[in-house]
Amino acid sequence: MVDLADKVMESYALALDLPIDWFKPMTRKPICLARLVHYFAPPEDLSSDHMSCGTHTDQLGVTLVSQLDGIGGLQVKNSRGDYIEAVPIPGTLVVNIGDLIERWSNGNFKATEHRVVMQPGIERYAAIVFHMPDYHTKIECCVKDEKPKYLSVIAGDFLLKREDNYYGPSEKWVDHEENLRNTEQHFTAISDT
Ligand SMILES: O=C(O)CCC(=O)C(=O)O
Ligand SMILES: [Fe+2]
Repeated sequence: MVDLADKVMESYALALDLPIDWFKPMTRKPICLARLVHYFAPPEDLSSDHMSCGTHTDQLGVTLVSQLDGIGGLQVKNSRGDYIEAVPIPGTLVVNIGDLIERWSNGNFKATEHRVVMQPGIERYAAIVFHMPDYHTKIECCVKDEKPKYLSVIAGDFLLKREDNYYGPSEKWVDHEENLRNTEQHFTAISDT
């Protein structure tokens, strides 16, 4: 999975007009988290589709999602703002862009908003790997000749701050903009001290 994430980072480098191995020195000891999820079947008498995982963006770099059992449910928001099904295709993974990549690419890549909607009475399994650069990597605009749109952050600090937000009140968890504002304020406060 780490090798695959390296390949994805190589493709991002090329897409941003950088040398193919540009991210390599910052991803030698990547922070990787794995999540194995069993979504219990929503009750049969549920009248509408059940949101098993609310709308969010992943906070790290590259996310690799395996929809092991072929049961759909993962939906991603496209550039028109519509949710589309990430239909499970045998032998493939879904790649989501996380918040750190959005910042690093100066917004040229957008963190993918997504959610999991399930049918009543149907359970589901998924395996997810979250990959991010080395803890001490400074994440700042990597695109030549562009004015930075984001404050620079240290990858590991960003992860810890986002975890605080995630496990805080649920309304913060679902509000991506609010999360980013909180994070900006946090880092502004640190750089002011
Ligand atoms: O279950 C899935 O397909 C995705 C879950 C997810 O988005 C997450 O764990 O961040
Ligand atoms: Fe996610």
